[in-house]
Amino acid sequence: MRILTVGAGATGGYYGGRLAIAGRDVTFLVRGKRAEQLRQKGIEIVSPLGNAKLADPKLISADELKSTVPFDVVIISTKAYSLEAALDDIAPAIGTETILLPILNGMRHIDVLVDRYGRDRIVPGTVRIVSDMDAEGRIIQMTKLDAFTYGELDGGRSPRTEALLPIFSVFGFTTTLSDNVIGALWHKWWILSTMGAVCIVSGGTVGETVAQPYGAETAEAILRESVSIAAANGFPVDEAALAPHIHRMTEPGSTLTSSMYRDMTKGYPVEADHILGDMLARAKGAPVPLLKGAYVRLKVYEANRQK
Ligand SMILES: NC(=O)C1=CN([C@@H]2O[C@H](COP(=O)(O)OP(=O)(O)OC[C@H]3O[C@@H](n4cnc5c(N)ncnc54)[C@H](OP(=O)(O)O)[C@@H]3O)[C@@H](O)[C@H]2O)C=CC1
Ligand SMILES: CC(C)(CO)C(=O)C(=O)O
Repeated sequence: MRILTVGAGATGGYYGGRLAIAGRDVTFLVRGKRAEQLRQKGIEIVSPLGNAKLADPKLISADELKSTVPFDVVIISTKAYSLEAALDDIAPAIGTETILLPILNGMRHIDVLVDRYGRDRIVPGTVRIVSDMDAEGRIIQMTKLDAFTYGELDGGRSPRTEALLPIFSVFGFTTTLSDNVIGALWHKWWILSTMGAVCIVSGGTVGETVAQPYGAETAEAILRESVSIAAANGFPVDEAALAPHIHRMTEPGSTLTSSMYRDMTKGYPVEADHILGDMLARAKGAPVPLLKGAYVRLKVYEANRQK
């Protein structure tokens, strides 16, 4: 089975890299500086689960894709703001049977993909990992979280998703074939929106936030706002299931941050509209002032970046 991973960054490099290291037939669509880094150093993963290296990953450029045969699976791991351009680049790699498996956070990309390719082609995925790239292009996995979940857009199982399970079962991540992948995307989304908003509103880690007066109650209030939007969209979370998340978001000393917050502190672009803007657009009247505040903060940051 030929797999194309679009992007070899913090997530694509991790999951695609683990698959390739396990001997799966993975090609990485890369460009510019990233292509050069990978040619010179290969894919390097620094991980609490065990470091790993692939000296000679299969790389392809958008131009070279034009003369290749379609791939069986295309894992899309760009940031949301790069998606449209990436979809133009990968058009030649998509045949009538190609499965498109995006692992972006949020939900709007699913609509974009469905509009472009139709519902049947999309097998959504979601990953729970905290990873980043360092200055040398090494992929740094910062915690032991490693989940990779995928499934049919309309739920249930299918021969094609079953066939992917052994392919995706490799050392370095925990794979789940979900009967309710949209539920899994929502679950990940409210966790991420919470984490993003907490760090963005406070300007610090979870531990730094809760060390201040009102910090813990603000973090919990943000969590409850995110969950209220998930509930308004048909994905409620009961109090028992919420308890460990409240604990995590209010844990003294926690160094937890979201990738959106880390990107903002580095001056990089952020997925403001994709993660928080789209979440707010689906609020259906739920009162969510703290999430709105975090979104405004991100939009001001974006506007200032343009100056
Ligand atoms: N990092 C994390 O911990 C997690 C991230 N996510 C989500 O996963 C998604 C990806 O994030 P992440 O992996 O962190 O992002 P990164 O920025 O680390 O990686 C994205 C990669 O996509 C590449 N890319 C973009 N457009 C193209 C293109 N047209 N052709 C080839 N490569 C391209 C970029 O390459 P270039 O250098 O050329 O721009 C970059 O290397 C986001 O939606 C994020 O929210 C989900 C869970 C955890
Ligand atoms: C940071 C984030 C959102 C990364 O997946 C996480 O910690 C989780 O999914 O629980």
